[in-house]
Amino acid sequence: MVKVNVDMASSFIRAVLPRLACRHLKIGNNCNGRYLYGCNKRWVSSGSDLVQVEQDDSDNEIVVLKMNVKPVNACTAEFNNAMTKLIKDLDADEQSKGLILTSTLPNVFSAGLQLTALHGKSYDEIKEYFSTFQTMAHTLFTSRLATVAAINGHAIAGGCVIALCCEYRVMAEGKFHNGLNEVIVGIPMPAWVSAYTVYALGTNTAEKVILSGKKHTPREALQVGLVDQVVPPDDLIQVSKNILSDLIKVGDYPRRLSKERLRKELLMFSL
Ligand SMILES: CCCCCCCCCCC/C=C/C(=O)SCCNC(=O)CCNC(=O)[C@H](O)C(C)(C)COP(=O)(O)OP(=O)(O)OC[C@H]1O[C@@H](n2cnc3c(N)ncnc32)[C@H](O)[C@@H]1OP(=O)(O)O
Repeated sequence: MVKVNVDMASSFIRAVLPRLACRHLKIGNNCNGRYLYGCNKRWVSSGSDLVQVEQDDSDNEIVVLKMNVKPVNACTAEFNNAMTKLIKDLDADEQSKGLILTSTLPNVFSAGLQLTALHGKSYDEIKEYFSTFQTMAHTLFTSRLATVAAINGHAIAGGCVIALCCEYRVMAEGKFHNGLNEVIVGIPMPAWVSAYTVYALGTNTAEKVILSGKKHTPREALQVGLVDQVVPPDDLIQVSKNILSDLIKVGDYPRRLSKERLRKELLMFSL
């Protein structure tokens, strides 16, 4: 088990993180409002407006979730909660077999945590906010569905984490970055994010990726294993669908149980 010094963590959250985060972005407190909602599946209801849901096939087996939090898909608490609810709803629907996660924004998959949410907030509020992100990531990581991230733009820090929660990651070619820059922003990497990264990349590469805080081009992301494939932007969704179709051809029960057994050990990690 990982030991966490709770006192150090809480004084860090209270005193340092809000200042570091806002210095990094050169911003004040400019939280955004609400966004459009698109949902055409009767059983999917996030109770929010931040994720577009598309059925991909007549059998309802494949669902495309499009993150839709302008301008950069920063993970607001409301977005995190909406995603958690959607994934749980999909998990509970036996017809659903696979999920593609992408973004409505042309150049950004996700910019990660909403750094502005940390500004001027109390310790309890910040802790609560972090926990909405962690719950969303855990829910995606352990979803019984086959999952593919179709990374159509920058995937930074928490955005990269969201993609790492998926089983397969395809990234579009382009002037985009993908990486875990937490140490640059000033956030000590939580053990659970490290564990997910080690799971996807292997220990040695994960350590290099995390401790450098480097933002990778799509080709570099492919080399270190942050993504499994790089494709022209126009092919991104079709390639993701083809991969997902192959993934869900496997018998549902053995696949689901094996995924659960592979991934559940990692849930013991928290901070
Ligand atoms: C010890 C205890 C600690 C425990 C901590 C546990 C917490 C769990 C942590 C899990 C790990 C996750 C960590 C994070 O995600 S930290 C977030 C780091 N993210 C970034 O550094 C990304 C910053 N953004 C960018 O690099 C670029 O914006 C991007 C490449 C994504 C897009 O570039 P582009 O040029 O297209 O857009 P702009 O830069 O002009 O941005 C447009 C506006 O969006 C605002 N913005 C950008 N990123 C964020 C963000 N993450 N949160 C909030 N707002 C963001 C930006 O300021 C611009 O706003 P304005 O138009 O108003 O200026």
